[in-house]
Amino acid sequence: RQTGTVETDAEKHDVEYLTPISIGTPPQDLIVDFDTGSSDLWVFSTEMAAKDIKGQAVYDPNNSSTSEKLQGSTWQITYGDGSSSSGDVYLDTVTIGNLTVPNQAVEAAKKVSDEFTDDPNNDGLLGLGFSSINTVQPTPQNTFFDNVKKNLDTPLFTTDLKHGAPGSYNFGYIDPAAYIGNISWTPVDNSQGFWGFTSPGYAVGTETLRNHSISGIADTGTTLLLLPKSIVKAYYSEVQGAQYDSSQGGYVFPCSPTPPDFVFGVNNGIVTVPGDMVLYAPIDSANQNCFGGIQSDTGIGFSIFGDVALKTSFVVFDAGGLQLGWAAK
Ligand SMILES: O=C([C@@H]1CCCNC1)N1CCCCC1
Repeated sequence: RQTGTVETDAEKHDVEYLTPISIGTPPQDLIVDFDTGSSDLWVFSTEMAAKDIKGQAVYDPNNSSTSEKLQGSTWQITYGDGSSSSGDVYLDTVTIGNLTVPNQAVEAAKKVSDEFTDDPNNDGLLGLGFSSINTVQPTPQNTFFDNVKKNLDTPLFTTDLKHGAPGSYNFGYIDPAAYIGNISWTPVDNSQGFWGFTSPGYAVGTETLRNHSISGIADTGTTLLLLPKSIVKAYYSEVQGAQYDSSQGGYVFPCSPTPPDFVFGVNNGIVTVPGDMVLYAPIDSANQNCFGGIQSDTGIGFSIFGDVALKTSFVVFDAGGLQLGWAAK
């Protein structure tokens, strides 16, 4: 049985976290977005039109002696932000850190939307959601994690995303040096294919936790913390000068003073999103006003605990116990 670890680097403003993987023989190195909110491993490829590739590394299945076309299989995915991609499928060797999966379904893109073309550092996505929502037709394929699980000491992975610094994804073990205090565990509802859970409540600043169930998913591929409109309104009502700016598509507020912390419950524990993490990014060159890291989840149907929430914590995605563990660090 094995364990593995791989470093992940934050892009500017922690908008996404990019992680190196290798595909094929000899290994082709790509850097992709590990996404616990989806379940397809897809990459830019030589099957795309040149105009849709702007700086990304591409997977060339013809240059891999271990690639094998999954005849008749195709995939198409549309993400919550409207971005999309599609293509066909190869089985090939995929290595992450010291972990290798032979015959991993690698979804080669033939088309990608502009959001991906215009993101030069991102060569694709590696889904760490549940394989039940993999988009390959006619036969959905397993995620890397589902394939490597049987070889791991224990079927879990952990995330340690950081603000503006390299973090890590670990597979098969919980590193006791990576967190402080106790891990708060909460059951996972994977019925929609996501790492879903329900938080019992929240607090603004130093107030006591308000009882208010928040059902959402832990999504490393979403940048912000997207919560019910009523909670977002309650939070920003305590932020001086905060207002909803439709031109920016969310709440903005003066970058100083630092806004209050946002706290959410995980079982009997709490997770604190420091006020300076809610200061997501300046919206003007004079850095006067900032876009909030907490925004509304309206229209999605559930909340999304994205990177703004995840980077405050060491999080255990436990497929064995079907539970999420959150710890301070
Ligand atoms: O497309 C997404 C996200 C987009 C950002 C990257 N992670 C996946 N979904 C998660 C929320 C429900 C709809 C599907």
